[in-house]
Amino acid sequence: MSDDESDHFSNEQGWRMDEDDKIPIEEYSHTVIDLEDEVNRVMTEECKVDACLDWFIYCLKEINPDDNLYMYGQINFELFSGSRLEEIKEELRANLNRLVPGYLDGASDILEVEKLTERLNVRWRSTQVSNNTKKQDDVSGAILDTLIEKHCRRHSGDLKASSTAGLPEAQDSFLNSCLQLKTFIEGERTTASYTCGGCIPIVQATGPLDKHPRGSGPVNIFWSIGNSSARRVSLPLRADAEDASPAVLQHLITSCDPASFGRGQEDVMDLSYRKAGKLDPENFATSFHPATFGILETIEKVLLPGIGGETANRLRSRKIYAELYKMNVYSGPSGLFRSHVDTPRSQSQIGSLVVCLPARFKGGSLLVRHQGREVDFDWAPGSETTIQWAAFYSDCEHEIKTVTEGDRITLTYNLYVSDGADSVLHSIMDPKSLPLYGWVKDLLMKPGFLDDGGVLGIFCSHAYPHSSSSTTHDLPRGLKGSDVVLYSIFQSLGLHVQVLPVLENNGRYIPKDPKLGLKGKVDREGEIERRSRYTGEWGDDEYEFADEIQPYLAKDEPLLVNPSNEVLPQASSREDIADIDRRWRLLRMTRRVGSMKKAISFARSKGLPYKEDSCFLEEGAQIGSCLRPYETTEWGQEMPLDEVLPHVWPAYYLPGITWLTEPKHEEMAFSQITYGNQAGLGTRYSCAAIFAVVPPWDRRTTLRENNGSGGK
Ligand SMILES: O=C(O)CCC(=O)C(=O)O
Ligand SMILES: [Fe+2]
Repeated sequence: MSDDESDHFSNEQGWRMDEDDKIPIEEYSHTVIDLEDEVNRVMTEECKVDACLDWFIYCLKEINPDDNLYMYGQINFELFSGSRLEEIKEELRANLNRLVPGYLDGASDILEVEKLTERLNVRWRSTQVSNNTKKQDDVSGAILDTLIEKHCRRHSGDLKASSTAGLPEAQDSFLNSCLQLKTFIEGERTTASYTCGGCIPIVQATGPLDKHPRGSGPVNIFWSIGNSSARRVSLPLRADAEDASPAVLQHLITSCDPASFGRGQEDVMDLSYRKAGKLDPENFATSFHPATFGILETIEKVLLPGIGGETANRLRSRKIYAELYKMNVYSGPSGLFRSHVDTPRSQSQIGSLVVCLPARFKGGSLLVRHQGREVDFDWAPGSETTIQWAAFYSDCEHEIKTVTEGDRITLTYNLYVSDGADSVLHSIMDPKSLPLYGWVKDLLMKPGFLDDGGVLGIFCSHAYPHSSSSTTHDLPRGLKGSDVVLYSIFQSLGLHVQVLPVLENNGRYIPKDPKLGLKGKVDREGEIERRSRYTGEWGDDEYEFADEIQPYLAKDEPLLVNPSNEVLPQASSREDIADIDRRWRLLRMTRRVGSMKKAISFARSKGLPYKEDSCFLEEGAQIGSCLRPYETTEWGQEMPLDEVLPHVWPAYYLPGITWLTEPKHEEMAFSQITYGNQAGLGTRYSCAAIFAVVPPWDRRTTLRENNGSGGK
């Protein structure tokens, strides 16, 4: 389908009228609106029948798993016998009577109902439960159920559930929110995040690290000034330990020198600007090291992609390392450090890391600012029981509010980039420290944004080898920069999040959305698009309006609805097929009717009435059921792609996703070798995307209650 066709439907030329069918429009007995209702009714009925049959077939295969049951396009019922067959026939009858009353017309033996046995033979092939799909790898039920619900509401015309969704103001405000979110995400991409932070609880029982990956024992500091012998303090303070007494801590504090700060080229002392004590690293040592807790790896994931370009980072696999710079003590009632920007110590310094040791204090928030945004690290509440940390880029302005009580003891580190090996994300970062967090939370907490629930789709902004054999292992663990930021924000807000591949079709990944400025394609500058087309692309043009629909409109003849088969992977469990009510809705959502688009375009060009918000105008995207390695296949060379897909690259056709960004980094998903008239290799590409399920507004209470904490 060319760009133009997909936007403005074919005009009069697309309306091919045979001599026989030349009936003046005035004599039509049906409108395109009637037609749409009828197509809806027929499709729904067919999906219900098919879902009943799928379960029946599944049960048949359980009775006799032999492959020879199906021969010459027919099921040989003589090979089934016994009471179980009768049982499942009864179940089929009951299901059909419940879902499609009147369909069986009171037949005594349902297998004598011709229209039913015809469908049965058609469905036989599509009803298999794949045994190699692990359930947890599949597109999550949360994504599917949210979209199914949305789709059902649309085609049944039931927008009442969402009282405001149909109003123009509500649509505007939704669009505005999407635009803002998109702008934020794009901003996140260009600047990445400028700061991040987290905490490590103090655990008393120390042991091998793998037992306490997220906890630290008490932190020891050894110090010595001049020729005096070294002393030691252990934090947090504890009544039972001599080296953890308030007196020893006081000794450490009095050993500190007043801290100066850089103003221009000078080092100045101004207590109204900075009131703090400091120790230089030659005078102290500590048992704490940020690398032990994965802090540096987290900083690498979040801050490094914004430094020096992603390609440079990937090629040189750079790492961040930290150099201990000072120990600072800000004491109540007046310790503070007003707004300043740190002086970089060298070209390769990219930022600073501040680690707050476990000692009780009040006040003393660290505020970090960048391009008009601010993050508040309020460490006072956890000051006695946790080690808390924050890292930020060198160009961030920051300040420490007045410490009103106690002692705020921090270790500061200079952060440098260097070459290094690959690393793994430790989930010790606190998404709440990320600048985008508050905004997304506000968006979800107020009504007006996807009140009926929805699925957000955001293409990954970094390139991952998402179709390599280690793929499933690497994602989402290996997400970087704005991708890890978004993923962890959604996750910590309690949304279901999943990374899945999206398949292109002739270069198009998702529907165009001019309002959000989405073309739905990867920007391939200067590259000539030469993607091999092969038989059976998304079949919107397959059925001719004149042959199929015009007789209905003009002569009131029975309607022949010819939907393309659903794009759906084989069911991954028995329960999926057994749940008939969910399955028919799933079939309904994943089938398309190309001819309806033609009919609507015809109505539009002739000025006839049609439904402007018709669900048949809504396009979907093909979402792979899981991340999977690239493969070359010779399967079904002449078959339409949609039929080949379940076997080589199982995917769902999903309408209704709220896409926010453009596809960015393509990888080959699979190639199909074709012989036929022209031998060749057709390759389809995919892009990885992050999906977040937003529950309906009335079910967002849990999200409000846990207030975004919890993480997993
Ligand atoms: O101790 C802190 O929280 C940060 C100190 C600081 O900004 C600095 O040393 O430059
Ligand atoms: Fe600073």
